Amino acid sequence: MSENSTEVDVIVIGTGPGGEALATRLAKTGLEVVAVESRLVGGECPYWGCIPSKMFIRAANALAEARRVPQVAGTATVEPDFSLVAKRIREEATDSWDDTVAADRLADAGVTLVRGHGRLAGARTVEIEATDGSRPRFTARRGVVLNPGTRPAAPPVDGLADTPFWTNREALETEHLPASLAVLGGGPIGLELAQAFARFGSEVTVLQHGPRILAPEEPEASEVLTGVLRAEGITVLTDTEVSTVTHDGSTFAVTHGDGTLQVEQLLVAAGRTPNIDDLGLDTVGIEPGRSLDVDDALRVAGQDGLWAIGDVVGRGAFTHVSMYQAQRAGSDVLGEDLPPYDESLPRSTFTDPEVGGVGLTEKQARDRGIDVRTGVAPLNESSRGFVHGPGNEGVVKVVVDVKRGVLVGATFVGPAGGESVSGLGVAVRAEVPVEVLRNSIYAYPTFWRAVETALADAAE
Ligand SMILES: Cc1cc2nc3c(=O)[nH]c(=O)nc-3n(C[C@H](O)[C@H](O)[C@H](O)COP(=O)(O)OP(=O)(O)OC[C@H]3O[C@@H](n4cnc5c(N)ncnc54)[C@H](O)[C@@H]3O)c2cc1C
Ligand SMILES: NC(=O)c1ccc[n+]([C@@H]2O[C@H](COP(=O)([O-])OP(=O)(O)OC[C@H]3O[C@@H](n4cnc5c(N)ncnc54)[C@H](O)[C@@H]3O)[C@@H](O)[C@H]2O)c1
Repeated sequence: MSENSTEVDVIVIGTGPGGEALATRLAKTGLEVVAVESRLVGGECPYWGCIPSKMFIRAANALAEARRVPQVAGTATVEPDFSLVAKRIREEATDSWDDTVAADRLADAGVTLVRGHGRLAGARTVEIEATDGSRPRFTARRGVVLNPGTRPAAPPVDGLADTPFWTNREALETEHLPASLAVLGGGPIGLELAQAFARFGSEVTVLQHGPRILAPEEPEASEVLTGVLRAEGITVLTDTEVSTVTHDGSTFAVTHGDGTLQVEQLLVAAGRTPNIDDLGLDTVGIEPGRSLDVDDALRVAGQDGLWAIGDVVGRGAFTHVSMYQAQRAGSDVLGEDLPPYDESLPRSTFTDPEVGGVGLTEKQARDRGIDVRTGVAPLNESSRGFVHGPGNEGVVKVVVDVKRGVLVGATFVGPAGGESVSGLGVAVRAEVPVEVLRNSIYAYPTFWRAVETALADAAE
């Protein structure tokens, strides 16, 4: 221990969902834990990610469902009021972007929270540029856990950096509904927010530079979602390169291959940059790249007493993944044995319809050399889809490993598709034989019955 360094058991840099949970757990076992946070305890998810975006989506979906009333049940007058959801986000979800409650919870668990920017300063050592101007330095007997997360990436588009564009953060903090909105990027962030803003009344254009939106998911999912978004009046442009962006003080001009869009607001949702460029990685001999290389116990490759969890390890940028990894890294810090890592990666994009996915897509499975059969069942052709009527768009797709006779991946697009895919998640995770899945009873008339149809399709 150097003269000016305080020795503790564990130091956690970044309190995303995983870092917060891990620090809390370890402190509750009696370890001395220091957590370093430069913004808000809890990270992106509770303040600018999952929670406020899903609150926004819940409100937007209520509007959409009310608009379906005339087709099946009578009349409904829908007059969106954006101020209600903006207020809910401000007051109920984020406490006006104040993390006092979360910080108090950490303190109650026995964690020492230091607000500021933490950097490694050699093995098991962290220096903090604290917000109070001090420069505390800690060394860790057991080790350091990195959970720094990501920030919105700014694509290299001419002029963009000089404009007041939104990222997910400004989009979820706004109290003003833009009359028109261009969304750069057709991934989960761009699509969830594009649909929510459109349902409140913004005129929305999605600009996606690849051939399809939600590209990592199955093409069938992209196709269904593209159709729904277009039917709702959202312009979805694919294979579109944005060349320049300017702002004249009130309006953005977004120039792309087919012309120039004039919009009140521009949301950039074109991926994330991992916060590993200013983490002192060089002091332990790590060359910062796109992600940190970890093993199944979340130990950083080639390091002793260094773990990393969350988006920066590149094994799924989701809150549930960050929490799962926190659990594993915490157990490893405590010297407990770990079961094998769950590779099934369940996920859901909360558009309407929701795009639930688990395991491998067909392409990922084929790329791994797996002999694959697939089955597809459109949801609107199921009995439940027929009964449901408006809002019944969706598709189920199963990916069967022929040799092993099990599912290696599945997709469930539909109302509550993120919930429905969970059953398939159990099948993938537990390697339930496809024959058992086929020889099972599916309640009538659930959306879930489309799984039976997809399995039958895979058998043909
Ligand atoms: C709009 C949006 C919607 C999303 N919706 C969902 C969803 O529905 N479901 C889902 O599972 N996931 C969702 N995600 C993803 C989810 O938010 C992240 O996967 C999740 O936050 C986990 O990230 P993390 O643990 O890696 O860290 P983060 O949440 O990114 O937190 C990292 C923390 O570390 C701090 N930090 C960074 N560097 C330092 C440093 N050097 N010193 C001190 N502190 C530092 C940061 O300030 C931050 O608070 C969404 C993301 C966005 C942007
Ligand atoms: N429901 C959820 O679980 C949820 C919701 C939001 C975000 N997330 C997580 O956050 C991650 C980041 O989300 P994201 O949507 O920002 O990133 P992403 O990387 O998943 O998608 C970005 C999209 O932008 C496109 N793009 C990139 N540069 C572009 C350019 N110059 N012009 C046009 N298009 C461009 C990409 O092709 C891609 O389709 C997700 O991958 C996901 O893991 C999860």
